[in-house]
Parts: sequence; structure tokens; C-alpha cells
Amino acid sequence: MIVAIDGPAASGKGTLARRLARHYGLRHLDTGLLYRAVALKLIHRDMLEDAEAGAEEARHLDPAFLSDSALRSEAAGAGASVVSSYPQVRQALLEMQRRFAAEAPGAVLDGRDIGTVICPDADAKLFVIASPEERARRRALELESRGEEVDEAAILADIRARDHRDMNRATAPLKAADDAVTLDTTTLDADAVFAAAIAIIDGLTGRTPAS
Ligand SMILES: Nc1ncnc2c1ncn2[C@@H]1O[C@H](COP(=O)(O)OP(=O)(O)O)[C@@H](O)[C@H]1O
Ligand SMILES: Nc1ccn([C@@H]2O[C@H](COP(=O)(O)OP(=O)(O)O)[C@@H](O)[C@H]2O)c(=O)n1
Repeated sequence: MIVAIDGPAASGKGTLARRLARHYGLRHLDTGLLYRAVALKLIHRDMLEDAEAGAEEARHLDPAFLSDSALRSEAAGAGASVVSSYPQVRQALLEMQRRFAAEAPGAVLDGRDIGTVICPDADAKLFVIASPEERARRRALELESRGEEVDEAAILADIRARDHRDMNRATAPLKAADDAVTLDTTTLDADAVFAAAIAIIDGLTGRTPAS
């Protein structure tokens, strides 16, 4: 089974995808980390504007680098939103994501274009959203819990800028696939989102819920 989870920044995709993967015994790929990794490599080389260098980095990504905590920084996220608009970078990362999805026993992938481009035949597609204010609140709490200094207004501005870039780029823009189910999590906690997602996926795939 392949489950595609897409949606804007800090909507709760990763949290949900991890829990779904555990529940269904599937592998999980946070595809945002791939773009973050490419961005960080380019930032270190002071070459964030160089699409060809980005594609080269994407082709030679070391999977071990994906667990580097530096990828979680706001700078890496903002950089990812820049390099993800380069078609060469998206192309270089496409096959790797498809291979990951195709391997047994199946996978949950979360990102921006999983249901539309990477896995258009996924068994279930969820489009996870929340208001920009709620997403900024969640991201602020997350950064605070990591001991980082937080300016929630700046986070909200970054989220809005990222939404705009992600939704308006020419290649694989952020949007719900025609057959995706939209899950608005603005007023739902993570447990409620998980329960709603299970009900949707079990319904779509004809599974009987585990007792
Ligand atoms: N439904 C929810 N309600 C409140 N906080 C949530 C919810 N889902 C996730 N979070 C928290 O919000 C932050 C962003 O979630 P995350 O899963 O990383 O989002 P994304 O992968 O979409 O960027 C994390 O700190 C996470 O613990
Ligand atoms: N499948 C994907 C995943 C991420 N991305 C880009 O990578 C950036 C960072 O993604 P992320 O999922 O790690 O970001 P958050 O939602 O966690 O903030 C996004 O803003 C997108 O521009 C993408 O274009 N396609």
C-alpha cells in the first residue's frame, strides 16, 4: 500500500505520516528532507541560486545526511523552498522517491507533490491543511521546545511566503490531487487527525479497522 500525504508547511504531515507508517507497518519518507539536504549543501557552498549545482547535489545525496539535525532549521526549510522550484532538482530526486515508494511492503510519503507527481496511483491520498496562524503557532512551539528563540510573527511571515512560493512555482506546485481527501486539522489535535486519517484510509482501501 502507498499512502501520499501532501500539504503546506507545519500542517502536521510528518507527524501524521510517521504514525500512519507505524500503524500499517509501512516505511516512511519525509520528502521535505531531500530538498532541505540539497539546500543545506548549496548554502554551505554559497550557491543557493545555482540550479545545476543543486541537481548535482541531489544526484549524490548521502542517505546518512538525511538524519542531520541541521536539516530541521528554519534556514534549511526556507532554502528548501527555493531549491524545490528548480525543475532539475525535482527531476534528480524523482526516481529515488518512486523507488522508495515501490519497495515492499509499501510506504507513506509526505511532501508537496506526492499525490500529484511522485505517486499518482497511491492507494490513498490525504491533503493536510491548517490555517497559517495555527501552523505558525505549532512551529513556534516546536522551536521553543528545542530551546530556540522564537518570533511568531516572523514565523507566520515565513510560512505565508513559503505557501506562496510552493503554490505558484511552475513545476509540481503544491496542490491537492483531484482524488485527494482534504483534512483540515486547524482545530484537531494530533490524535484526532490520526483517527480521522485511519478512517479515511480504511474506507478508501476497503480495510476493516483493527479492533
Ligand atoms: N494536529 C496537531 N495539533 C497540534 N500540533 C500538531 C498537530 N500535528 C502536528 N503538530 C505539531 O506541529 C509541528 C509541525 O508538525 P509536522 O508534523 O512537523 O508538520 P509538517 O511535516 O507538515 O511540517 C510539530 O511540532 C508537531 O508536533
Ligand atoms: N515533496 C516536496 C517536499 C518538500 N518540498 C519543498 O521543501 C520545502 C521544505 O519542506 P518540508 O516538508 O521539510 O517543510 P515543512 O513543511 O516541514 O516546513 C517546502 O517548502 C517545499 O518547497 C517540495 O517542493 N516537495
